[in-house]
Amino acid sequence: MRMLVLGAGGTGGYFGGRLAQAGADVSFLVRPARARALAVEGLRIRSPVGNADLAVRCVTAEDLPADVAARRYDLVLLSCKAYDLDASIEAIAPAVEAGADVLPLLNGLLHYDALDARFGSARMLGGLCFISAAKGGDGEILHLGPVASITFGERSGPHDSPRCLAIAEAFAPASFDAVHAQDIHHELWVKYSFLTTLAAATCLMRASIGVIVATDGGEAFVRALYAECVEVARAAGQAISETVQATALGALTQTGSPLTASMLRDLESHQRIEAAHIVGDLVHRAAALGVAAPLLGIAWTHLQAHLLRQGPAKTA
Ligand SMILES: NC(=O)C1=CN([C@@H]2O[C@H](COP(=O)(O)OP(=O)(O)OC[C@H]3O[C@@H](n4cnc5c(N)ncnc54)[C@H](OP(=O)(O)O)[C@@H]3O)[C@@H](O)[C@H]2O)C=CC1
Ligand SMILES: CC(C)(CO)C(=O)C(=O)O
Repeated sequence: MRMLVLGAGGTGGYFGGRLAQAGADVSFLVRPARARALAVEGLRIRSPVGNADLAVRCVTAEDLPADVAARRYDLVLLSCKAYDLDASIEAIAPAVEAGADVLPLLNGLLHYDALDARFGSARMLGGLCFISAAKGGDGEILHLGPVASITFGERSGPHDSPRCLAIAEAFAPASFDAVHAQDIHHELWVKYSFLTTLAAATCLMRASIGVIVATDGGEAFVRALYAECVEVARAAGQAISETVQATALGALTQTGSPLTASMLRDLESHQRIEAAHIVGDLVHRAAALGVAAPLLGIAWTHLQAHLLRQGPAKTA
């Protein structure tokens, strides 16, 4: 399977790098500055489960049409931030129009509307990832904990389609977990409700889960936030089982946990944040479904205030 990974940041760099390390046919679609850096330094992964220094194949959007004419891609792994979605869609278009399917790794749900509109839903798989990773100051990929998994699946039709079986086979040799979901819509809501709770709580409190739950009322606050997210999911037709909720709450209320959302890391390092795509979108879905979500509303107001203070260039 020939894969094109858009972005060599925290997620694309990690998963694409691990695939390349395992011998997969991987190219990175990156912007010119990243292409130059990768040509000189290679892709460097720094991880508690093993470092890697890899020479990787890169292509820029300008060169992609000629590249695609010479080598057809089977799969695009889309790993941009939500605020870069429009430009990323245009960047991958030559590969998708030549026949590649698209597996997005972005958090949230809203990106599927734009991707379906541009490429048609048949081209689009459902996808998500669990990892804590970031691009470091020297361009290296910092894997911040042992967890690394991609969950993927068909959004309609039989789950065991030839393309999903081929992806499972292509991902199998790589040193991350690959989960072929029976119901990717449900897995997306399970992740979305967990992540939105984590992002809302850790960004509002500027603290990890361990610090939040050490405060008077912190655990009750996190539980109430998660309950709101689960209620939106239920109203959207994606009731989350008690067992899955218990697992999520175990992580969201764990004593001493250093867990934060990637959104807090971005916020604290003065980068743009996906607040509208993640917290704002869930607040809007709650309103449309008639679900009361006051704590999520406060988190969204807080994040909007942060964005407004940053100025228009950072508003997502
Ligand atoms: N980081 C994490 O731990 C996790 C992140 N996620 C989600 O995954 C998604 C990606 O996040 P993450 O990997 O952290 O983001 P990063 O910012 O680390 O990486 C995104 C990369 O996409 C590149 N990019 C953006 N637009 C284009 C374009 N038009 N052409 C080529 N390259 C482009 C950027 O390139 P450049 O360097 O040139 O800016 C950047 O390196 C987000 O939705 C995030 O919420 C999900 C789970 C965990
Ligand atoms: C929930 C988590 C940590 C898992 O990958 C995540 O997606 C994020 O922080 O963006």
